[in-house]
Amino acid sequence: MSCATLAKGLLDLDVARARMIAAAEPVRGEELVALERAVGRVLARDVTARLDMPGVDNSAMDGYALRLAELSDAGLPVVLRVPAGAGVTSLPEGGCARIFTGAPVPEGADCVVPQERVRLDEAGCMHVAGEAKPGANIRRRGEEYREGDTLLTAGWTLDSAALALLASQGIAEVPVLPRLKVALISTGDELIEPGATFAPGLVYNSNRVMLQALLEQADCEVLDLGIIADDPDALREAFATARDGADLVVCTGGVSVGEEDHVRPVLDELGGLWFHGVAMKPGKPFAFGYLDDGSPEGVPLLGLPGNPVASLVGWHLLARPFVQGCQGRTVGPLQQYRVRAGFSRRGSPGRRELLRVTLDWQGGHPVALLAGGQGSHMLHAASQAHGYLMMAADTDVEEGREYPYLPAGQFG
Ligand SMILES: Nc1nc2c(c(=O)[nH]1)N[C@H]1C(S)=C(S)[C@@H](COP(=O)(O)OP(=O)(O)OC[C@H]3O[C@@H](n4cnc5c(N)ncnc54)[C@H](O)[C@@H]3O)O[C@H]1N2
Ligand code: MOO
Repeated sequence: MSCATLAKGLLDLDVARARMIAAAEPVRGEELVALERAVGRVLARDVTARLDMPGVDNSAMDGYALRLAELSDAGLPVVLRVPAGAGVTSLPEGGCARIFTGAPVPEGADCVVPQERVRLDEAGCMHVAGEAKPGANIRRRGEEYREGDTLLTAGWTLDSAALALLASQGIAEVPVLPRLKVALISTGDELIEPGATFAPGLVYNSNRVMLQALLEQADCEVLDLGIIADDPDALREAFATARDGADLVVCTGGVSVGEEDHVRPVLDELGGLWFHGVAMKPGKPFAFGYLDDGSPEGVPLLGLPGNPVASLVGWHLLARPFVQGCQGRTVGPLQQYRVRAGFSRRGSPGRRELLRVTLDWQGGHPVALLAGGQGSHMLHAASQAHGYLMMAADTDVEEGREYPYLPAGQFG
């Protein structure tokens, strides 16, 4: 999208995202964590292999290990038995070895034949049905990687496969970056917590639990400062507490332009605003700055809009990549593919729109359908959506045409 089509004063979404990713400073330090507690953590240093993998030539099948050159119509007597866990042995000349999957292939053997392709005669000699090839069914020492090879690089997110890889090397503890401490602030005089008695005009605080869940899913430690009134002094105090106790501050609400919206002026006063307003719908009044001296040495503050879906979309597209960068993770581009729209709709003037859609696969190809009402206060559609249809500014959705689709799965 060209900047010329943007609504006045708003930053292009790609530019805002790139700025945030560039600004993210990885948290410093490292801690040693047992593998059992390391899922989701970020590797602090490269990990190299301690051992060749596999460590020895071993059998890929339950069967018989032999020297091909010795195979004849007379068969080979079974002179050795090698279960998994046995040490490396040597194959006596003129005989073969009964062997099991994973067991070290005895020195001298150059082929393993699976037991399904073998016949044993009354004398206990082994006969092979069909062809046997040199090296067949032997997993060679170091064929996957060698001692000293880099297995995982710093910044890697430790998932189940990465943890298994480390375990397979005998590694019990892993150096990871410290968890990012994030202070969470909800602003708004109208807010009450779920469980409190409702009265008309009050609003249940849904952003708090949503952002807490998103932060925890992102492996952050959350310092929840609760609801702060729409009052500059209360906000100053909360920002000071957040700045002293956290690596990063996420707040929601009060970030727009009304005189009840204090986040932006207070941020300006206590630090510095880097940008405010992104050409996206929902999520427009997103604010980014630093508490302290306004430099990246200060504590970053992400101001998400109060409207719940604006807050969610702002998290997915802008806040999350910044948090990932601060966690030392590599932030990839948005994953998207083109999907046909199953509806028509007027485009959003001056702002890229992220429509909450479901995918219908009934015809064998995905068709995007609106997940429900698209207001930025409408959580139901957001709760049903499979992803976003990303519409360029000023562009109508035409039923049957294809548009970029961002699957929700990429947002964690
Ligand atoms: N004159 C203008 N008004 C508004 C503009 C604008 O450009 N000019 N932008 C609109 C857009 S777009 C959005 S998005 C909202 C965002 O405003 P704020 O971030 O200042 O949010 P609030 O005014 O505090 O609240 C908006 C809305 O969301 C509800 N809310 C707030 N916090 C929560 C929460 N924690 N949980 C659930 N719901 C929450 C709040 O009650 C309001 O209904 O501004 C538009 N206005
Ligand atoms: O950006 Mo606001 O989210 O349009 O409602």
